[in-house]
Amino acid sequence: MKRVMERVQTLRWNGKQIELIDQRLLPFRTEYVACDSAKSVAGAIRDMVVRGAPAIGVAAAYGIALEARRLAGTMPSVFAERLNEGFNILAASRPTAVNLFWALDRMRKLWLSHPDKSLKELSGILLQEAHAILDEDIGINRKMGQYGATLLPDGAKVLTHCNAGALATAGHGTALGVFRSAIEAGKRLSVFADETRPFLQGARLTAWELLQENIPVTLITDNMSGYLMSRGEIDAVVVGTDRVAANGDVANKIGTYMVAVLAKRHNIPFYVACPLSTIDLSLATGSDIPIEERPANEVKGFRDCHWAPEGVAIRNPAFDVTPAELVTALVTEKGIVTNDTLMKGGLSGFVKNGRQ
Ligand SMILES: CSC[C@@H](O)[C@@H](O)C(=O)COP(=O)(O)O
Repeated sequence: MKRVMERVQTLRWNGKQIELIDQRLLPFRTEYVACDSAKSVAGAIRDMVVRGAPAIGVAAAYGIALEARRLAGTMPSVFAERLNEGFNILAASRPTAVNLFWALDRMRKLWLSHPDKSLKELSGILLQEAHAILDEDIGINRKMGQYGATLLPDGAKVLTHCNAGALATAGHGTALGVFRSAIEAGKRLSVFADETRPFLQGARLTAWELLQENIPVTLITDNMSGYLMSRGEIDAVVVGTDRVAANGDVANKIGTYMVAVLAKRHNIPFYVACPLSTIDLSLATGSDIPIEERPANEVKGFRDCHWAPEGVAIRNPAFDVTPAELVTALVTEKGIVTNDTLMKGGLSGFVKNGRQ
C-alpha cells in the first residue's frame, strides 16, 4: 500500500523503531522519541509524548509489534508470556481513549489467529498490521473530513477544544480533519482554538498545527467562548472524542461539556468527529466511561512554573462527558449520525449496519 506522507508526522517507522513526535515539547521544539518495546511505547503514552485517542491506538499497535520482534528469538511459551505482559502494560497506560483497547484487541486477535506460524513470521504479520492501522487511520480521517466538511458553511467561524488534529491521529486529524477537508473543498474557514487547560493542547498543539498550514486560527482561553458565542462570533463547534457510549454520550477533553452546554444555549451546532473505533457499544451510557484523573501538578501550574499555593486540594479529571442530547451530529467515516438517530435508539444500529 502507498504510504501517505502528512505534513505533521505524529508517528513514523524508521525500519527498526516507532518514532513519536514529542508533544510535550511542542510548539518550541520538534523532536522525536524512538520506542522499541511495549514498555517504552506504554511509557510514551502515559507521559503524553503521544496523545489523542487514535494516535494512542496506533502507537499501542506498534508497541505490540515491537515486542513481538524483540521476542521472536525466544521459546514459544516465553514469547506468549512476555507478549501478554506487553498487552497488559499497554492496556494500563491510559484508561479513557477506547482506541487503545480497540487496537490491542485487533492485535491480539491477529496473534491468536496464527497458531502455526513461526515467531519470526508472526512478528512480521503483527508489524504489517500496525502499518495497516496507521494507514487506515489517515484514510478514515479523510473520509470523516469529507462528510464533516458538508456541515460547515463557507466563511464559517468554528470553535474547537483540545487537539483533535494530525497530532492526535496518524494524520489529517478528526475535528481538524473536518476543517482541512472543508478548506480543500474550497471553503473559507477561521478557527477559534480553546487553550484547553490544564495541559494546553489547544494553545500548544492546535495553534501550532494550524499555523503550519496557514489555516486561520485565533487562540482564546477556555472561559472566552461563551462571550464570543453570545456575540455571534462562532457558527459551529467541532471536537474529537476519546470514547462514545452506545447511547451517543461523548467523552472528550475536560471542558468539552461546558462548550456543548454553551453551544446549546446559543443555538450553535455542536459536532463530534468520531471514527467507528472510538464507539464503545459495550457501555450503555457515558456514566460508564472511565475518566482519567491526572497529577495535581498539572493544575497547580505548567511545567516548573506553579502559581497555586502549596497544600491546596486539587482535582484533575482529564475528560468529561457530554450527553448525547447536546450533540447535533456525530461525523464518522461511514456518514453522519444525527441527533434524531441518537435520541431514537443510540448507535448500535448505525454501527452494525455501517450506515444511517
Ligand atoms: C482525535 S483526538 C480526540 C481526543 O482524543 C482529543 O480531543 C482529546 O481529548 C485528547 O486528550 P489527551 O489527554 O490530549 O490525549
